[in-house]
Amino acid sequence: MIEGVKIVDKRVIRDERGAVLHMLRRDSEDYHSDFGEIYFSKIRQGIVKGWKKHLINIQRLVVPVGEVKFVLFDTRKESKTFNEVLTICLSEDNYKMLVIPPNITYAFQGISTGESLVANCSNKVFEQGESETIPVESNLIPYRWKGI
Ligand SMILES: Cc1cn([C@H]2C[C@H](O)[C@@H](COP(=O)(O)OP(=O)(O)O[C@H]3O[C@H](C)C(=O)[C@H](O)[C@H]3O)O2)c(=O)[nH]c1=O
Repeated sequence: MIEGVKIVDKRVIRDERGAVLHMLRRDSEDYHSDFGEIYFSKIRQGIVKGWKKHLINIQRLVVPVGEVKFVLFDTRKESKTFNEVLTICLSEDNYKMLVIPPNITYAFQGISTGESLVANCSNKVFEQGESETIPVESNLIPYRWKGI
């Protein structure tokens, strides 16, 4: 596991009408009061968004619709897990919150047919220039995406 990254189980309450999926509760142990904003990112099947690296912001991601594969790469030279890669697929069936600290390089790919939805509850509001982008085909990251 990459130092500082968290994968937190979240509750799914299913019934025949459609599920309720938890994201953040102020009484849960992973709750942090440093709320910035919540937004949603849609991703089509096969498309990769990234690589990105936030310099300050913490990302807290869940996938309530569809399935998305995330790949994280530890680019922090001072980290115990420098150069480690983590891959995880999130969906309603593997419903967890992925917490990504700053300075981790990551990207994600839509897996299920149609569009998948990533919800992000970030600790700060989005600001242009707060994150860096590396082309998805870059050799700087030791991971090759299928179909890219
Ligand atoms: C998030 C955001 C984006 N934008 C603009 C910036 C770009 O011109 C455009 C697309 O943004 P971006 O390429 O960052 O979108 P995604 O690739 O879906 O990534 C976003 O959602 C995933 C889940 C992440 O984890 C990223 O941190 C977050 O940036 O929307 C804004 O103007 N305001 C915003 O709050």
